[in-house]
Amino acid sequence: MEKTADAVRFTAVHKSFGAVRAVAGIDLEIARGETMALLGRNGAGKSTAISLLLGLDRPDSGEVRLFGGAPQEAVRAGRVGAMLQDGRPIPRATVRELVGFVASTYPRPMPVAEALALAGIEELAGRRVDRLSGGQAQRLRFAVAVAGNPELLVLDEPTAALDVEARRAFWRSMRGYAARGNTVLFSTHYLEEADENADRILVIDHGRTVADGSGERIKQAVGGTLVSFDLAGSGSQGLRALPGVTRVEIRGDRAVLRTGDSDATVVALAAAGRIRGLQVVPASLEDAFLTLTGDHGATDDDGTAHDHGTAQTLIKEPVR
Ligand SMILES: Nc1ncnc2c1ncn2[C@@H]1O[C@H](COP(=O)(O)OP(=O)(O)OP(=O)(O)O)[C@@H](O)[C@H]1O
Repeated sequence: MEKTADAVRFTAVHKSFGAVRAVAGIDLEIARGETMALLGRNGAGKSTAISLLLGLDRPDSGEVRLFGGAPQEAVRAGRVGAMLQDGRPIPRATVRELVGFVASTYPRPMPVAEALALAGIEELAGRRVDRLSGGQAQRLRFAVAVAGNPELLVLDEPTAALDVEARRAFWRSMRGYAARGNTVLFSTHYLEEADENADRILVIDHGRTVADGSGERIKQAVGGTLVSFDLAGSGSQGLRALPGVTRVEIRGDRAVLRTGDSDATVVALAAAGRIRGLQVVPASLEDAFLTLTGDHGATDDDGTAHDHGTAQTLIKEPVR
């Protein structure tokens, strides 16, 4: 395998299932040591991208490389660990036996005790794996994924179905693994989770990249402030043209304006006498994510649906 700075490289990767374009032209480089979140709604193409990355599926066109070689090659060499969504049926072994067995199939495994410690399940070593709670089973799956001491760890929605405390513990484990200089790619539906746990976020929608950058950068670009007021029957004409306004939503009889300059927007609204029930609040992370991933009932001031084009990358910030 050639020496390369990138752990992962996607070049113009496409994958369709019949008429469904699950991955529709993704370009991506993940540097060694980087923790990257793959963020998108249900059906955005996250799992398909992960299958392609792991060599479980082949792209229709384009190329996927791991450490400069074919994905299968990196997987065979034990350089990749994965925790996928479909939990396999768990045998009646103990936690220690299962992790030990998996570790023994890799060329340069991690000591079992270390894998259990990283996953925070040392005290469960002697427990039968079919007697674990949901959160404990998920942490066992993490221990299994790192048992081979991989350089690249891939986690497909690892915290789905975990409660808040279990999520926190899980992310601690993940960060502990990343802090050793390893590369991590995880998928999630939640911008907050991505922002807290990744160096960089790739937002995908309809199989395309709509944003690529740090959480801070993405929040800046789509966050801004929400200014809302009662329309009082006056209609939404002209709102999109107000200073700072990037998006207009009508919720019942209220207009919600997303703005990059709330002072200017409010002054303009005041001048127009449209300040009934005025509220100014920072846009939440959730709002930012919804802005990136398509149409959620937003309308332009001419009343047409606002399409946040999936045809181009809205935000691109190579982080190196
Ligand atoms: N094997 C398959 N056969 C047919 N369609 C598929 C297959 N796998 C995925 N798809 C379709 O491709 C699209 C992308 O699916 P994918 O599972 O990659 O999305 P996702 O972002 O992982 O979604 P989720 O968050 O729900 O897991 C969806 O429309 C899905 O129905």
